[in-house]
Amino acid sequence: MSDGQWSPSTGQIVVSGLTKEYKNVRAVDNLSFTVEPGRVTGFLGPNGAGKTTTLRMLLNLVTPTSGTATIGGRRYADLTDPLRHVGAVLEASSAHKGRTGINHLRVICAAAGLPKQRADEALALVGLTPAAKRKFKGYSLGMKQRLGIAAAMLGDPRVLILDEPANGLDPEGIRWMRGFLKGLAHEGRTILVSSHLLSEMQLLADDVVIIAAGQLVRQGPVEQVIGSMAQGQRVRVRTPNAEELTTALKAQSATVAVDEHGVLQVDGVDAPTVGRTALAAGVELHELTTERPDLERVFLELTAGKAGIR
Ligand SMILES: Nc1ncnc2c1ncn2[C@@H]1O[C@H](COP(=O)(O)OP(=O)(O)OP(=O)(O)O)[C@@H](O)[C@H]1O
Repeated sequence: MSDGQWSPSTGQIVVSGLTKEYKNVRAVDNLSFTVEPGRVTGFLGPNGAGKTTTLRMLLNLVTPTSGTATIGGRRYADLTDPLRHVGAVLEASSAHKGRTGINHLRVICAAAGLPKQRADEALALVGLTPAAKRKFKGYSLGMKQRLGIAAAMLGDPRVLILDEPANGLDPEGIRWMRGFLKGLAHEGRTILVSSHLLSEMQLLADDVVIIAAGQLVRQGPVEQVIGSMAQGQRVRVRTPNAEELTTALKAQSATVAVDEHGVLQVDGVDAPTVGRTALAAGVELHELTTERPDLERVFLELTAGKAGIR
């Protein structure tokens, strides 16, 4: 993993004032954030937020209108032997349909000047050894995703960049991916993953970078981002006397909404206050639970009004 080319900030990704303007849309708008080694960073944003464009600029596949993106202190275009430094999977792997999985990887090794045995090692790394000699056209979507990751790992890169890697994976595949990426981060590698699956991101990511309409909305450790929301805990209440309790809670300055199952969602007061208010009003309770905000709720609040097709 080392050839002396890396700066002390090895493996850190720095995006600074990055902007990409297309004819009709500013896909990425003065975006700045950092991604640290040894951590999994989730890159989140509504559809059309500019995630793919940002990742493509990082990998020199799209030229920025202005700003810079560096990996280990260098632009991707300035890396010699980039496959040894940065692995990327931008969309479900494509390969020659008639080629076997192992041959697909061997062809990449040959083109990149990597030893042939890296193909076997990378295939083993993603658990595809049993399917090594099967043709790509017979691979399931999950196997194709794994093969794409194997290809990205051929150069034993310090930095791994993945665009929606969980797309099309079954629950077992998603669990495997989570363990695999966490393991790579544990080895000190930098893992940047874009995803729509917020509950999965909450399990996988150490840090998140949230963007909307091309701009940074929030960045930081997952727990900190969740904890930073103005609205803290929400209390969930089931009662046969919803109207009475709602009136009593509103008198305490609580905000009360009712979900599709008739459960009250109470913000602004804690569970003991709800319990006391119910007791004082003579209201029967069937459930009283405190819900911690999760990444999905925080994401929706942070990106409200900034989502949508541009
Ligand atoms: N080559 C292009 N030419 C013109 N507009 C583009 C081009 N690529 C992206 N865009 C526009 O830039 C904006 C950001 O797109 P991008 O694909 O980066 O978003 P995204 O966050 O990856 O979205 P999604 O989650 O839907 O994949 C969108 O409005 C998109 O239509």
